Amino acid sequence: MADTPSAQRPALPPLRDVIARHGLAASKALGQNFLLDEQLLDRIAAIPGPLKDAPAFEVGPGPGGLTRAILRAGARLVAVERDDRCLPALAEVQEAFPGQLRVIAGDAMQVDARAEAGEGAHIIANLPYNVGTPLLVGWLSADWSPLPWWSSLTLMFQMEVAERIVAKPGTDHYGRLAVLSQWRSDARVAMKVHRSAFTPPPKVMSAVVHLTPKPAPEGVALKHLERVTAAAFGQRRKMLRQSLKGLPGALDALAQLGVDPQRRAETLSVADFVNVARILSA
Ligand SMILES: C[S@@+](CC[C@H](N)C(=O)[O-])C[C@H]1O[C@@H](n2cnc3c(N)ncnc32)[C@H](O)[C@@H]1O
Repeated sequence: MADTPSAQRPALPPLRDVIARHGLAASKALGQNFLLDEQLLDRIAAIPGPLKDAPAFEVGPGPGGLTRAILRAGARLVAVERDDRCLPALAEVQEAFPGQLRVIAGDAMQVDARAEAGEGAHIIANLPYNVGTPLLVGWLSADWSPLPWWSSLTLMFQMEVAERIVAKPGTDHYGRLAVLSQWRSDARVAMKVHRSAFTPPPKVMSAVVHLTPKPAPEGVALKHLERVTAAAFGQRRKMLRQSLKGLPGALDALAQLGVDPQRRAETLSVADFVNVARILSA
């Protein structure tokens, strides 16, 4: 798709004016904390790398700040917004970037992102806090043969969630989300964002996490990885011989791998969990 030279695009008003004109008082229930600093938004949109003519998918465009930045980078974007009040503002963005943006009015939890955005899409979003983790888990649980349908995830989370995604063994944040994220992707905190950058400011700091998929280890069924991590971290202070007792085959798998059952879940590496799941999958 041809990129519209910026000189030919109608100028878009500042985001603060857009919010005022369309009466977009932030809804707490919808997790609305808007980013209005266009330079910061351009830096976030640059995290996945070049986007010119690439398919992209955004959850919760709101008044369209991050949307504009993704479009300036040249992507072909599908954006899903649940709050109908934002649609007129998004129609203006659509006009400024002809042919580049399609907006779906609805709940991102109900939308088939793969069908809407297409193979190889980059998913980029300042996620509403209440659906951020379930959406991430859904994208990480996609068919993986040998890679998922999406090319990368660039996602703003509350700092605590970001820490749980990138956590290393032996740390308090290490748990199911870290294992699920890291067995399937290289995950890193790409940017920390101070609460004052948002309107209104949330109570806590945020961070943008960048995940790029890696080929799935062979012979490991996701359901077994989920079972073993659920059991092990469900009782994270207990020894594995206790927490995995109810999961058929799990203690034998530890023995086969030479993992001491007196250890606790948080001391096992991602590879250890994957190896247990591989034995259970056989
Ligand atoms: C944190 S705000 C981000 C807004 C904008 N992208 C920005 O960066 O300023 C989250 C956005 O997600 C929208 N939202 C909340 N729940 C949603 C859902 N289930 N599906 C789609 N959008 C949702 C909210 O209405 C809001 O616009």
